[in-house]
Amino acid sequence: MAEPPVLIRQDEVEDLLHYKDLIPRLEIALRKFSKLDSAEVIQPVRTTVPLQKYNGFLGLMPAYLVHEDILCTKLVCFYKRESGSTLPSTQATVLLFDPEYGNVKAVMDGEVITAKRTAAVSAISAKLLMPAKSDVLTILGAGHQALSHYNVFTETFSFKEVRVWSRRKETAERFAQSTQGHVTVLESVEEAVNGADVIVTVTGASEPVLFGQWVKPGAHVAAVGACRPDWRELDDVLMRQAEVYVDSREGAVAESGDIILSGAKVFAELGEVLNGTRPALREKTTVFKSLGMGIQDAVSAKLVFEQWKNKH
Ligand SMILES: NC(=O)c1ccc[n+]([C@@H]2O[C@H](COP(=O)([O-])OP(=O)(O)OC[C@H]3O[C@@H](n4cnc5c(N)ncnc54)[C@H](O)[C@@H]3O)[C@@H](O)[C@H]2O)c1
Ligand SMILES: O=C(O)[C@@H]1CCCCN1
Repeated sequence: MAEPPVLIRQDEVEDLLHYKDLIPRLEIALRKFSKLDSAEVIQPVRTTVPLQKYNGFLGLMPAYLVHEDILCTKLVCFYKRESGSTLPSTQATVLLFDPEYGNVKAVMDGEVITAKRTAAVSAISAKLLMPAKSDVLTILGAGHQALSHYNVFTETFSFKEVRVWSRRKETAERFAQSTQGHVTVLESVEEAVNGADVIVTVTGASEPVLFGQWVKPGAHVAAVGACRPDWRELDDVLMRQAEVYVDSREGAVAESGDIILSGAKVFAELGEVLNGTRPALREKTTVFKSLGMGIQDAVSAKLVFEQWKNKH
């Protein structure tokens, strides 16, 4: 009989998962995913179960990386919360399997994995697509993803100025007090993105908050929120003037309101850029529309489990 699964808590995942280990593994996974002639990565588009009563969804995100033999699924509930709500907007658990036997080896917190792997993939997009000289980073939203994005972007790049905007100024101020380095709080999105080289949108919005007319030509936008086909964070002008990159084309055309409702064309997957089969148009205005992928959780979970075993 198989051993019962180990349980890896949120504070343990926080200690065990580091961007320096995670980023190279995510890059390899994205490359494999975008190689169309390969059966190395099996990842169906996320199944979502609506929780209408609570304004939310349960997402099921299975993935199998054949070569690395990683079988994993994340179960994630996400919600649209009213301003001032104290309920969490995302809750997640990750299950790592023994693919041969079929048992679950580890059950681990999925919130830190979601925060870190999403931010790490946005940092990969910025590495490929942001202007060669990028001084100003703006973060729109001041929640969990805002913090993980702040951490990896400031760890990976050297911005001269970091700005934050949130729909409630107090939340943006609290965010600015919680970060290691100085962050300037701006009162409007327009002011916050004025002249910014890199803009990260990490809001729970379902209507556009970032408008193309405010975005500096050549800027890079990592758009992380609006993960439903009828939710928006970016307006039509921005979606049509930018070159649009995604994590998965299949996921993007099924789930991204910004892509579906604007009619914007997807230029490339990040994995295609990493593989050298599509170019990184760094001099143009670029949007990376992130939706999140099961393979990103799978490589993160494997890394956490390896590190956990080293310690036990
Ligand atoms: N692409 C991915 O892989 C991925 C992964 C996880 C989360 N997400 C999405 O990223 C977004 C942020 O997640 P989080 O965990 O940081 O959430 P969070 O609840 O911690 O923070 C959300 C932030 O957005 C703000 N916000 C909420 N509604 C808004 C609105 N209508 N207009 C403007 N701002 C609004 C909140 O005030 C808060 O600052 C969510 O949309 C979430 O679904 C995407
Ligand atoms: O890939 C994810 O983990 C997220 C969860 C929340 C909604 C969008 N996608």
